[in-house]
Amino acid sequence: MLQIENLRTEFETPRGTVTAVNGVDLHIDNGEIVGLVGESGSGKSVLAQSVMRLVEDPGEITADELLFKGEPLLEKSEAEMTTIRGNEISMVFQDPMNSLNPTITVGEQIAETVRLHQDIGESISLPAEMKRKIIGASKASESWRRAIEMLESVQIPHPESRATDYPHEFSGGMRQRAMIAIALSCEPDLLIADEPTTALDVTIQAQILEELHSILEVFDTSILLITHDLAVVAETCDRVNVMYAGEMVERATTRELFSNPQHPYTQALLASTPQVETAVEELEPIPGTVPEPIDIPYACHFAPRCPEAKEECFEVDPAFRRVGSEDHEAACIRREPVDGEVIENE
Ligand SMILES: Nc1ncnc2c1ncn2[C@@H]1O[C@H](COP(=O)(O)OP(=O)(O)OP(=O)(O)O)[C@@H](O)[C@H]1O
Ligand code: NI
Repeated sequence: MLQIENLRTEFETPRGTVTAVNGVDLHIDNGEIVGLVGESGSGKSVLAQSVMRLVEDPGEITADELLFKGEPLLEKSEAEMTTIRGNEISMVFQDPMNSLNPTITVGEQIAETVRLHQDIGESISLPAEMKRKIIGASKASESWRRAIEMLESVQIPHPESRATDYPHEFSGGMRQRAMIAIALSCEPDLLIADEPTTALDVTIQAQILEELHSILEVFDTSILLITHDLAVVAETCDRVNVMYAGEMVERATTRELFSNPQHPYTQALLASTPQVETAVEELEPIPGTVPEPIDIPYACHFAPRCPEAKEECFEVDPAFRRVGSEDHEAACIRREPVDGEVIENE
């Protein structure tokens, strides 16, 4: 579905070059839910925006490979990308309140996406505003019927009457579901969900995550789930990628990562994340903060915060090595590779 090799995304700023994504590899197979975790500022969102080619100016994306269904995304024209973004890759953004249009009913916003992306005989070329008046108002249209179906499939209760609500009439959790409904209404092959559960309470989080699973089965969509919350990943993802200061530090199946975390950063992240059995007072926050990715002067970006760091950690670039079963790899020179080989210097 998605194959990324050596992706770099840089921003020229007055203070220097920000390397938000620094030589990252990632792949997603058909029907997989893949997690991308890391603290705030580690480059998760920029990575997602790079896949969509929606990086803010003056961001510059390069990659050895950025393939979506075997097609090189960096070689697509802007028009081709617009088509891909509308039909094949969908993104749910961090903040659902800012992503929904407050002046249009939720049902109409979904119906509009359906009309834009699916040929259901309502694609007459009129300005959106006008179409909304003519087609949307009729409520008998195919797109409206689809909108209600979509609301139902993300488990909004009473979808017929709820479809006529405005976003502010929805709770946080319902807005989130509405966002997912919009993202899915074009029946994408890949859904990128950038922290879809922030600012929601824990019960709602659990419900939505459960739904992501059934959504996946119904729509046969692959998902890249971006979050700083490892508990969310544990419940949802098949595989996990851990990112720190623009670089990937560890990747494994979810089961392997949680039972056998190897990179000191992943271990610290786990120790700082509430899990079912941990009492809050046992949580250990990671001291320090993620460095801003401008000319980081040491080889392993995590070294200054790492309890295991030695002098060479600041000098030798950490290459990926196999550190466990099931393609479990970590980029840390303090770990012996299980097969005696380092993979490559990135
Ligand atoms: N347009 C931009 N210009 C300059 N720097 C940027 C730009 N966008 C992002 N960055 C920088 O890139 C780095 C990665 O940011 P990004 O938003 O990808 O982090 P994140 O992992 O998504 O964090 P969060 O969990 O807070 O969403 C940050 O240091 C950020 O300041
Ligand atoms: Ni982000």
